[in-house]
Amino acid sequence: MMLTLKQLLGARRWSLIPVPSLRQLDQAEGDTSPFLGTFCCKAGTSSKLQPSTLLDLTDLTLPHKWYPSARSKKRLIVLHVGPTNSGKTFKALQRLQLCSSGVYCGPLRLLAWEVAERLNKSNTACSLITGQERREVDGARHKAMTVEMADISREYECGVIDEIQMIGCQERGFSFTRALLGLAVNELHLCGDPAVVPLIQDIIATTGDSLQVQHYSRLSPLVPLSRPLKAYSNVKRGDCIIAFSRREIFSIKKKIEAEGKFKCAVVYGSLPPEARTRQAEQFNDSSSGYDILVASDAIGMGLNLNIRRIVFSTLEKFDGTRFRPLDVMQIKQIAGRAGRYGSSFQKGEVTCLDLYDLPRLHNSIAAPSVPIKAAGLFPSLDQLALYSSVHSSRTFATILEVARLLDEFPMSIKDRFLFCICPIDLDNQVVTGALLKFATEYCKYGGVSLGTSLSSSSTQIPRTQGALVELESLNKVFDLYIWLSFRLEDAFVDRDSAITQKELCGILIEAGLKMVGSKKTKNVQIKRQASGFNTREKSQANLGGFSVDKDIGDLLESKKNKNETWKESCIFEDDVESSRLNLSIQELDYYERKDCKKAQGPSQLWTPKWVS
Ligand SMILES: Nc1ncnc2c1ncn2[C@@H]1O[C@H](COP(=O)(O)OP(=O)(O)OP(=O)(O)O)[C@@H](O)[C@H]1O
Repeated sequence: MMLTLKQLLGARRWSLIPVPSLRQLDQAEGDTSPFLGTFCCKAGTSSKLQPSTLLDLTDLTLPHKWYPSARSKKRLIVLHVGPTNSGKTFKALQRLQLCSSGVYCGPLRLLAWEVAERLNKSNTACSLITGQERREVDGARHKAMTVEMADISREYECGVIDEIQMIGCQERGFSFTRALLGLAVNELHLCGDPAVVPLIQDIIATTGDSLQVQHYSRLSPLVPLSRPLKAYSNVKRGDCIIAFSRREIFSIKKKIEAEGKFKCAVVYGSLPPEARTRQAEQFNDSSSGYDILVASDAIGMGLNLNIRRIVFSTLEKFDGTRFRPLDVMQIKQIAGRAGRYGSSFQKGEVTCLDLYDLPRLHNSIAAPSVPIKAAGLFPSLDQLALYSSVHSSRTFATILEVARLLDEFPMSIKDRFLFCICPIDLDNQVVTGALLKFATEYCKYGGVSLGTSLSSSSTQIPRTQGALVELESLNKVFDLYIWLSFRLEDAFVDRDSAITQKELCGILIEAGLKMVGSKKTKNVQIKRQASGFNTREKSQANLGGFSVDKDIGDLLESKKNKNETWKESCIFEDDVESSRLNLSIQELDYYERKDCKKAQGPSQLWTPKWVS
């Protein structure tokens, strides 16, 4: 979930999800979520929270207030910025080591592992905590972890967040934001690209912490070569070939090893962490016989590998939907792995496999960083639980169930979250089917028109309970469509039509409520009973297969003037019996204005194919 600067710091409205009516929380009592329970215990308060505190903790537009422990401190934030291989992390880690307790948060398991190794070797006991493993070291007051595991539950003297520019990452940025806002430390060191400076300055202005910015320059040169590699037979010891799929990585490894000169280590994201670590170690160990590394961008951040030359096999990466060019930051990050200060190679080189890619590589290396404008943001599980607790119709279990249903759909986090909190009755197969249909079309075509999602068929006043249930389901489907259309306006474009259909559906349901269980009806008509609506003439209009008598009475006009509830009586007539239906005057006006003029009018409801 991306929060723009304006949203975070200015308007403070999180427009991407419906912020709950948080004022409802005034009535909330007790430990409504584990998060709040923990907070109450820590704060030494009773189990009942002050409404104002509760509001702050759950206000999705005030993310810095989600972390009361961190906010109780006035932290010193030191932002170390510079190009790759400029010693930013080195400096921050030096400080971490000197402090009595500390936490390192990095974007990769390998980085956390590297830091834990380094601290333990220099007699600073350090535990390693990642999503996949916990290596507790006896008596350790330091921890190295992946940023997703950042420990915001305890106080530390010092914290380090590495590669802080990833705060702008669509998928993982929210974990960096959480660590930045939530680490309860006296001093916090952030290491990253200069592109992040304005954003961090703005965010820290909201927390009340103090900020120092320290700039760095590269410690050893990085030279973009004027010649491409051309063929894998030209690789040399210390080369690292970059590719972006597992299949491609192994294909390159095979080609290189087929020459019989070198053995290749491989590192890629989906490789189990232990295997990744061993491969990196083998490549770094000059006596291992693994002289070439074939790797994905999993090596792109922070890792200190013994690389002489980076060779991009391509400058495009498949993002799950299509091939996208690597951005400047990605190219710089990956290229920056060559010639690390203190490694076997005092100068780094970078090139491409093909001549075609070379100009873009050179331009990217020379390009200045583009400022990062937005930080990732996502509510915690506890906040989601609390959110659902104030929306009785939307339990947390339901959100998880919808998430499970949508698991296979290739959606962004933002879209997935929206679909998860949409109003849906999971017990209703028609509505669930509609949700899946909408999600399918949304993912496939980027747009969902009512026409293509739903088939057209004439609909009559339901005369059986089964027909009524079907219509109620249809009503919910339109509800769902309308809800989504307000949030994904560019994709759900048939909102007006859905509103019309939903209203007609409502009329039919109301009519059906009168009919179901009574005598059978045929050729039903809606007729306005009252007379004297003097602004309109008596006329017939086609309304969903009914005819509407528009003879409106003075009585209604006077009611309207008195601002009373605009209800009028309408008569459903058929050749067997009449029955009454309350219909708002606005509803009738609406159909007169919008639909009865249309050639076809709303004489048909779209009915989902799966209803019939
Ligand atoms: N003052 C120093 N003395 C000895 N070695 C250093 C010093 N500064 C940095 N190094 C070494 O240089 C290499 C690069 O440093 P570091 O990882 O801190 O750079 P960085 O700017 O954080 O790079 P990146 O942005 O790519 O992560 C590391 O191997 C580090 O140990």
